[in-house]
Parts: sequence; C-alpha cells; structure tokens
Amino acid sequence: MESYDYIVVGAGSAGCVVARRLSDDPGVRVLLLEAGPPADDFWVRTPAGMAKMYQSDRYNWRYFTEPVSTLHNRRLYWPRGKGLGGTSAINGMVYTRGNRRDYDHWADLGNPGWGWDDVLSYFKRSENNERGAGPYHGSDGPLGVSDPAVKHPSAFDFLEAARRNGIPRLEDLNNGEPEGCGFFQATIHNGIRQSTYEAFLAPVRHRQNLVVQSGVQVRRVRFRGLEATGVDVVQSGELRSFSATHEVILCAGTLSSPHLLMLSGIGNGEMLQRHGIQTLMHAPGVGKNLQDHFVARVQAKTTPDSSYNRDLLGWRKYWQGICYLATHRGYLAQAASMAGAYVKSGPGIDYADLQISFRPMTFTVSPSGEAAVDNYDAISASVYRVRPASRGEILLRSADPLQPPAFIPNYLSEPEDTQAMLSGIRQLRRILATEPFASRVISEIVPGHGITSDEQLIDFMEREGHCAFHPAGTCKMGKDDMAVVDERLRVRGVDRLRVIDASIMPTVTSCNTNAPTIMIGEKGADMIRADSAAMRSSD
Ligand SMILES: Cc1cc2nc3c(=O)[nH]c(=O)nc-3n(C[C@H](O)[C@H](O)[C@H](O)COP(=O)(O)OP(=O)(O)OC[C@H]3O[C@@H](n4cnc5c(N)ncnc54)[C@H](O)[C@@H]3O)c2cc1C
Repeated sequence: MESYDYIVVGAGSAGCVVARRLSDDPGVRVLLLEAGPPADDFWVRTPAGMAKMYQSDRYNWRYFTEPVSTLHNRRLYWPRGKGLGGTSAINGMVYTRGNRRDYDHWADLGNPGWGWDDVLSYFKRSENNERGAGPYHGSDGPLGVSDPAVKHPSAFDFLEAARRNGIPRLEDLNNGEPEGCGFFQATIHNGIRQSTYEAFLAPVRHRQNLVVQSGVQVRRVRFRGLEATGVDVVQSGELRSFSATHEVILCAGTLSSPHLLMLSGIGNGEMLQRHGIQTLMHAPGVGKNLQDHFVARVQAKTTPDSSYNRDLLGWRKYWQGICYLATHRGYLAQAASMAGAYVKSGPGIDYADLQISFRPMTFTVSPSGEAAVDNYDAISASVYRVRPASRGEILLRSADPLQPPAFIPNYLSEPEDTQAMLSGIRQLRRILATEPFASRVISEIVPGHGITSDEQLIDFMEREGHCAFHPAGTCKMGKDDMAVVDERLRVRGVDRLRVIDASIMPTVTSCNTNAPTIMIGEKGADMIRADSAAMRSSD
C-alpha cells in the first residue's frame, strides 16, 4: 500500500491550502486526493466562465436538496465544485470576510485561538491584494485579490443611493466591521480566476514531496482501533487504499466531510446501524447544525446605460471576448457581484445581519442548465440574512459511498429569518427608488410592482427564493456534545483525523464563505505543523 505522512481528502478551497502549506516542509510527504478532474481549462480560469460552471457535468456535483417543506416542497439546486480547486473553481469569486464579531463569537463558544485578532493574520497570510499590504491586508500571499475590472456607472449610483438611505460608503468591506456599502473585491488576479488550485497549488506542483491525484473518490477512512491509518478509495473503477503515517485530513466540504465520517462509522449510531455501518464512535453532531444563506432577488428593467447585458450579447459579446483575450479586463473579468452593503434588519440588532449585493446585469438559467444573459437592459440586486437562525441537517441515505446523502436545509424554518428578509427586500427596494439610481429604473420585474404586502413578499420568497451556496457547520468545532471537532480541528474521540473546511464553522460567517474557508485552511495547516513539532520535541 502506498504510504504518505499526510493524506488530504478533497482539493477545494481549504484542501489546496492545507496541501500547499504542509508540503512547504520538504521533510513530509503529502498526498492530496480529489474525486473530480483537473480543472485548468479556459472557462475555469476565465471569470465569466462561472456561467458555464453553474451546471457543468464535469466540474460540478450538481446536488439537489430534499423537498423543502417551508418552500412549497421545492428541491433547491445546490452546485458544488468537483475538481482541482473544488468550489473555488466554480464560485462567484466575491472576496468577503464577514465581521470580526463572527470570529469572536466562535472563540466565545469555547474555541480559543479563533477570535478575529487570531484569524486576521491568516487572512493576510493567504492574500496578495492588489491594493497592497495594510492593517487588514497582505500582499505577498498566493491568493490574488483585486477590485472590479470595470466599475460600472450604475454601481456608483447604487452606492450613492444607499448612502442617501443612511448606509455609509466604505472603501474596504473587509475591515472587520463592515457596516456600510462599497465595491466588492474578488479572487481574480490579472483577469484570471484564483481558484485555490490556481493560487496555492499550481505554483508548487513540481514539489517532490507533494503528490496530487485527481479522479480518486475516497470511500471511507481506515482505522486501527480509534486511530485513523489511511483511506479506501475508488480510482478508475478499482478499489484501493493509501496509508497515512501521521494524519488523515478531511477537506471534502460541508456536504461531503460529514458524509465521509458517517461512512467511516463516526456519526449517529442509530442511523449508522440502520444502514449496516458499524459504529466506531457515536457522534450525534455529525451532519447537524447545517446553515446556509437564503437569498431573495429584486430585478428591474433599466435605461440602456445602466446595465452591461447588451455588452454580452450579439457582436458586442465577441468584442468583449477580444478585449478579454488582449487585456484580461472588461466584463468577462468580473466577479458575480460588483458592489454591496451590510445593513441591519432592525433597531435591536447588534451588527449588520443583512448582505445586499448589486450587479448591473441579469441572466436566466435555461432548461439546458446554461446561464444566459437576458436580452434586455436590466440590473439585479439580492439580499440574504447573514446569520440565519434556521438549522438543517445532512442524513445518510445509503451505505454506498457513491450515493450522495440527503440534504435538508430547512430554509426559513425560523420566523425571525423571514422577518429579517422582509426588512432586507424593503431596504433594497428603497435604495433602488432613491436618486441617483431611481431615474435609471424603468420598471421592477422581480418581485414586481404589485407585490408589496408582507404576505405577498413571503409568498414570493417561498416560491422564488434560492440559496447563496454557502452551506456550513455540519462538523462544527466546539466543546459541547454536538461538536464534531475540537478547536484544533481534531475529530473528537478518535486520533489522527481532522476536518478542515467550511463544515467546521460553528456559525456561518456574515458573508460569502470562500475567504473564511481559505483562512480555516491556513490556520488548520499551521496547527497540524505546530502539533507535529510539539510531538517531535516531546519524543
Ligand atoms: C455557485 C457558487 C458560487 C459561490 N460564490 C461564492 C463567492 O462569490 N464568494 C465566496 O466567498 N464564496 C462563494 N461560494 C461558496 C464558497 O466557494 C464555498 O464556501 C467554499 O468553496 C467551500 O470550500 P470547502 O473547502 O469547504 O469545500 P469545496 O471547495 O467544495 O471542496 C471540497 C472538495 O472535496 C472534493 N470531494 C468531496 N468528496 C470527496 C471524496 N469522497 N473523495 C475525494 N474528494 C472529494 C470535492 O470534489 C471538492 O473538490 C459559492 C459557492 C457556489 C457553489
């Protein structure tokens, strides 16, 4: 059996960072296993390619939730990256960190070392921000972060209208205390998407001590007693195993890390038994505490100069293509949202609990799955409650590792989420109806002018709302009985096994989740190295 010091499972936002940082030490041998393919084609690297990635058979697991009873039993589409870079290779590239109080709260929950002052250095370490280094930013990390390639005039007007609604303009939405509006930065460098593969791993692929294997699906973790010793995999239809002399590290993401734990006998004992899996460790928290951001959108038809839809249609689309190829700028080099705001849903809220995003364009997902730009001039803005109260879960459906588990998100199951969203939609509409933005709007098309009462807006959310694709929390870090990992991200109750990805968040961050997950990867790798050094010195 091939043997390595560390086996990292899943080459996504966190996994590529962990593999890179562990392999910085030439004395250790690292194996990174990824179920999906290499993801280095033109459309992965080109920001506008996100439209093709959205339902790609090749780079996307294309999951669906179970019918959501609070949303008229709709099954929501849940894209997830599959390939080197994972979801960072298909996401919207918006670079946000949330609020310092998110992390201070993690520390208060019994996770020393995770407060904002502790994690800030890891955000900075990962980052190569085109604005240069500063108190909140780094400039010599692997991950390129940049301002929008084009700042559209209607985005400036959106921000001015927000300001006139009492939302202050911020130069940096990642200052740890965003309460205001501004332009989003993006994980794009010189017009190229910064998947964590592109940023962290591609530059070090030549390392002798780093082996990256794509097309390898891990089926379960192997154990000797309560000690993880390696993994069983399927590779090209064949079953095989790899051994790890130091540790196995699960970085398979919020939807798959708990699944792998269950398949390995770590989970709710009763559920495991029902599927014929022998319980190694009864851990009732595995798959619980699922949190996600639920989104409502407002769209409006606008004057032609307010939207860049027409720049992506007809002959102009080819012109944009030529500009992109020549300069790596223009509308093909944009992230999913251009500008946004963090606001409170009501007077009694401690800190901003709504994120608003604005884009001077619109698209429709066709039945074939491709997102196509609309052939009229329009803008889109959306809002979600960043700290939802609703909790979902992931349940095992089968002992067959190739069958996905059941995803039960329970969106809007807590009335306070619905109330906050109502406030969000109303605030968003107010901004769009304020000058200088107001005179750009011809008519609202979604939800539509007639939809104004609470009842109508709730019905709209239940029928049309979707998710922001930020599931987190299913292997939460903490000390209580439902915690799956401790503050050093070690799976509680067993040895030599960690989880390092978005699933360890005890509460989802008040923002998009890619940058926080990269930070978790940085900090997790650091802890592994520190623990290993401490062990060597005590030998
Ligand atoms: C469409 C979309 C848009 C988004 N937009 C943004 C955005 O603009 N900004 C932002 O901050 N966040 C965004 N996100 C969210 C963000 O990208 C994710 O939170 C983040 O990438 C999660 O990282 P992760 O490491 O936890 O998991 P992932 O990046 O999903 O990595 C998990 C990896 O493990 C692999 N894997 C799973 N199971 C196995 C197995 N059994 N064996 C081997 N490999 C396995 C998967 O194929 C995958 O590569 C978006 C997400 C989506 C889906």
